[in-house]
Amino acid sequence: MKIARLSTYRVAPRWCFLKIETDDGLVGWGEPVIEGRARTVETAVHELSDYLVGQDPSRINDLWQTLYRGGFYRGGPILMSAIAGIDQALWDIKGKALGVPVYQLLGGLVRDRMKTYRWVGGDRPAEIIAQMQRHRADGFDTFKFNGTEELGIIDTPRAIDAAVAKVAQIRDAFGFDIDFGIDFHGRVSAPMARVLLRELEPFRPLFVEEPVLPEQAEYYPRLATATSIPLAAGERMYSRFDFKPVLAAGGLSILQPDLSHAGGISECFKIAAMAEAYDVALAPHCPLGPIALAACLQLDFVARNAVLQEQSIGIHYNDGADLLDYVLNKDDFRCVDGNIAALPKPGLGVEIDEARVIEASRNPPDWRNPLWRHADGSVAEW
Ligand SMILES: O=C(O)[C@H](O)[C@@H](O)[C@@H](O)[C@H](O)CO
Ligand SMILES: [Mg+2]
Repeated sequence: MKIARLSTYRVAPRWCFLKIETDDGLVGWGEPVIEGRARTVETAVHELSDYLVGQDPSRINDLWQTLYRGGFYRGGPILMSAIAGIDQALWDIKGKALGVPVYQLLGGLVRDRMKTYRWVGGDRPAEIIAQMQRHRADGFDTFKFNGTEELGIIDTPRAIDAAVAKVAQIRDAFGFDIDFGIDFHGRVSAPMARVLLRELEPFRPLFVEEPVLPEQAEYYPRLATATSIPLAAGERMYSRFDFKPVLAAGGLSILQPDLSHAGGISECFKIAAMAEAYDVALAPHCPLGPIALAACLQLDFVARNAVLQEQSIGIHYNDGADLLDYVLNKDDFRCVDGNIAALPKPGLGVEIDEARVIEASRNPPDWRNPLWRHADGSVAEW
């Protein structure tokens, strides 16, 4: 068996799908994308195809090392997202060739179902309670929302109180019958993170995500000694080597690698094992499409320290298409009380509606995240 062709499809809302075909007709799908830089990652995939066409797709480990090390420069969001999508597609091919789901190739099930959570509130947290009520009707009891809007490096007690008030309203509405993570989204400086974490303690969030920007990772252990709230991060770390110093320094209770940004299943499987050695939980980041989610779930079902899975149904980014729009069988990700059962189908376990993908790729949007500015005109973290 040889790799014959790589085809990429940028589609709404902001995703890119990769199809790898073999010379004997097998097809594997991946989702290589950085949100807002889909064209760049797509170009990187095609640049990397020189290492792939004509090669044996079963040699995932050698192909991964070749893609990672062969070009001298390595790491970062673009190259590691390109490698991630290729890796996902190669595992999809391997599972289909052997007639088993990927998790069977990684040692088999460690659990029978995986708990997922839904986003509420949007970019500027609003209507959180109404959205939580709607999702609760679907059986969900765990959510995530942005903790703040723009926040100054040093901001006022009024800004902090406004952020805390939203959380207080949620607890007033639901008590402790529901759980939530609060995403600081990198919008909060180290000084303000210490202040905001202290004010949020009484509301006992499940975790606070990206309490500071990943380039401020040295604050994770310092913040962790100042709060009992579990700290989470990882969506903007792209390989074992990015997570290595963070685990060694401590401070994070949850790692959130993105299976479409951090080198794919092969790399995130290793990151999950590193985290387990430090008694750190895994909660894969996934605001993306069905192939990315399927790859996450293949890891969730073999990593004992996997605790929560993000999925993008109803997320505020999914304008023009939602999670299930490109899959042939909507039940592939059937949720019961927020839990998804192990995907039984070979490979990644999801069947892509190729005709729908090709149609959607004819006029794809060039999604960009908004550029925020503070009142004084300076650039704000989005
Ligand atoms: O936790 C999450 O889902 C992320 O922070 C998410 O909001 C971002 O990664 C967004 O997709 C970037 O364009
Ligand atoms: Mg996040």
